[in-house]
Amino acid sequence: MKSTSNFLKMKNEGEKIVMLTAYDYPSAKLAEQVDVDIILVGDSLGMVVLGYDSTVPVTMEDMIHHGKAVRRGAKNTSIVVDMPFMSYHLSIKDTLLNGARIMQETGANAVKVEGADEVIEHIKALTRAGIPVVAHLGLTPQSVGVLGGYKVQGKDAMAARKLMEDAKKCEEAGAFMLVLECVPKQLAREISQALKIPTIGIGAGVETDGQVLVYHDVLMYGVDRLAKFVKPFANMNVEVQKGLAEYVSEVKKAQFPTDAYSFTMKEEELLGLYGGKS
Ligand SMILES: Nc1nc(=O)c2c([nH]1)NC[C@@H]1CN(c3ccc(C(=O)N[C@@H](CCC(=O)O)C(=O)O)cc3)CN21
Ligand SMILES: CC(C)C(=O)C(=O)O
Ligand SMILES: [Mg+2]
Repeated sequence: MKSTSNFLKMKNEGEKIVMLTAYDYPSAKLAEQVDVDIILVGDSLGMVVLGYDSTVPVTMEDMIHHGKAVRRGAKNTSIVVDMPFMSYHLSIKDTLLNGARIMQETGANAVKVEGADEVIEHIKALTRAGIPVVAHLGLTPQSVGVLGGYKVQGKDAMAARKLMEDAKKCEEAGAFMLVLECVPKQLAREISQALKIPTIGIGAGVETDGQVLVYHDVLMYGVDRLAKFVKPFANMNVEVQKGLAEYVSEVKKAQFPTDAYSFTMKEEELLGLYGGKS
């Protein structure tokens, strides 16, 4: 299981860091089997597994429920759990209590929080309390209402400078890793070079220190619209529909189950069913 210092070393040696989301036991187990470096229990679970149209409705209970399942599936992989909407804004005390619940109840190795500004003090407090923090800048989906949609961030000089400053503040506050979502690749490169901590990009080009994608996007599983930055590496929609359609068809036609999938009893025992022989 990789630690914060292993990730720092990977950046310094130029070894790319692979992050992938997982939300349950099977996805975590498969992610661990292919040697993903760090699993993210993303609040995107609200959209890809719970069917909400944003990450805003996701609760602490949801994150803990899924975080526990992921830990059971990936006992030997570093896991970071997203702190959900409004769970790290109210006060330092609430932030610490929520961070502690995630760490203790799920067995996560770190938490992730979106934004800088007012969140910086909370990153400091979590880190000082012993909770490793991953920061998340650029397109921060929990603020979709304020941002006015899922749009690329930091495209003009002023926004780019603000993002660079925020990134440095996150590092100074103690974050050990930074997710950069939907930012121009040149800006992601500059930020990655300016920081000592590793950056993980999603829609941020190839020059970040690692990449993250959503499990269901990578496999095209239950999602029908992919963002521009997603490359589907498999198409589970097709595979699953094929398998399920065959199941439906074989049941309807009484082709399933054949004897190979059935249990039998001795004929003489069957006679006893109606009192013939006992
Ligand atoms: N399935 C899934 N994948 C994700 O990567 C993801 C989620 N859900 N839910 C939470 C957030 C939301 N994310 C999103 C969602 C949509 C776009 C999107 O459609 N972006 C436009 C860019 C528009 C522009 O040019 O400004 C795109 O076409 O990619 C981006 C990130 C990333 N996260
Ligand atoms: C898209 C990634 C970075 C995330 O925050 C999530 O999956 O919730
Ligand atoms: Mg998230």
